[in-house]
Amino acid sequence: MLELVDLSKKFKHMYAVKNLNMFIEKGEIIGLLGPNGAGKSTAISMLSSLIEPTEGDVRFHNKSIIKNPAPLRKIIGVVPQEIALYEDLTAEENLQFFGKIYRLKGQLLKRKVDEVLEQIGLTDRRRDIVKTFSGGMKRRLNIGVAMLHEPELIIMDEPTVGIDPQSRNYILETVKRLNQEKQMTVLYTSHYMEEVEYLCDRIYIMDKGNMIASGTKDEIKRILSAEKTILIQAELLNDTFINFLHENPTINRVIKEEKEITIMVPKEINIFPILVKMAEDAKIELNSVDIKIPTLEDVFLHLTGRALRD
Ligand SMILES: Nc1ncnc2c1ncn2[C@@H]1O[C@H](COP(=O)(O)OP(=O)(O)OP(=O)(O)O)[C@@H](O)[C@H]1O
Repeated sequence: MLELVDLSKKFKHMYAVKNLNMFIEKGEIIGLLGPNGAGKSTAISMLSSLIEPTEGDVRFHNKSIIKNPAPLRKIIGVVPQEIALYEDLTAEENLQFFGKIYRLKGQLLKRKVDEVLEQIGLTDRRRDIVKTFSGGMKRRLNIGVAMLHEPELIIMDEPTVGIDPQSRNYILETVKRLNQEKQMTVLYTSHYMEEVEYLCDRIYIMDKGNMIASGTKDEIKRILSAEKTILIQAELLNDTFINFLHENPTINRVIKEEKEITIMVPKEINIFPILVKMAEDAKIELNSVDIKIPTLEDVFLHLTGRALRD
């Protein structure tokens, strides 16, 4: 349906996106995962024809949209990261206003507004002005605006940033429902790996403008098949113990957080007795040593040596 081919965008001297290749098939939920500044918003702006790429192409049904974006624009809905609503209008008035921009009118507009309010769970607040809404409710309405003209493809740019857990769950469930019931194709960007893990069929992971991994969840996790991730928890972690970990040649990565350390070791290594000896020598007490089932976060750690979250 939609394909990005060697897509790049340069701002002044810096590439925000470099040689991006991606495809989206009808009916999929695609996750675009990456930390802040990875280039996700820039990629989305190019694929929805809001900005022109410096190099490369965006193809919709095999035709470039760079010179002729109209066919894509007709079927696309974009939920921007920033809330774009009129604060002094009610939820219903906002939807009516944006519906008219999509050239909906009369009974059809009324029906669509009712339907969207139901889908985003704001029917009982339809006559309240947006100013009185919580952050989560505003985000839901923002999504509702993009759904009015029943887009075939909806693009959501970090739709759950900074909202309460209840609204977040509501948004995730709405995305799932729209995909299942209306066969809406979704491109969902996030830096919350658990959201992408829950929602998406296929995933692309970006970092610093580059695509660093892509595939189904299982395919991506298979990147880690040669390694296991081990979580060490201890009361008083000290530098001696951390240095032992860093110096041990069988340990591939050491990531230290406040009260725990994650290490990655080759699958075949039995690291447990080594850790016990290290703890003894460093005079610390281990609380637990657990093998973790790999998550997308671990894949990101493996590929970049950094955590996905800030
Ligand atoms: N208009 C612009 N002019 C100059 N630099 C830009 C512009 N837009 C984005 N950038 C830079 O490009 C890089 C990628 O930004 P982008 O917003 O695409 O990342 P992101 O993955 O969407 O992150 P976030 O979640 O923080 O929005 C960043 O370093 C950003 O500062």
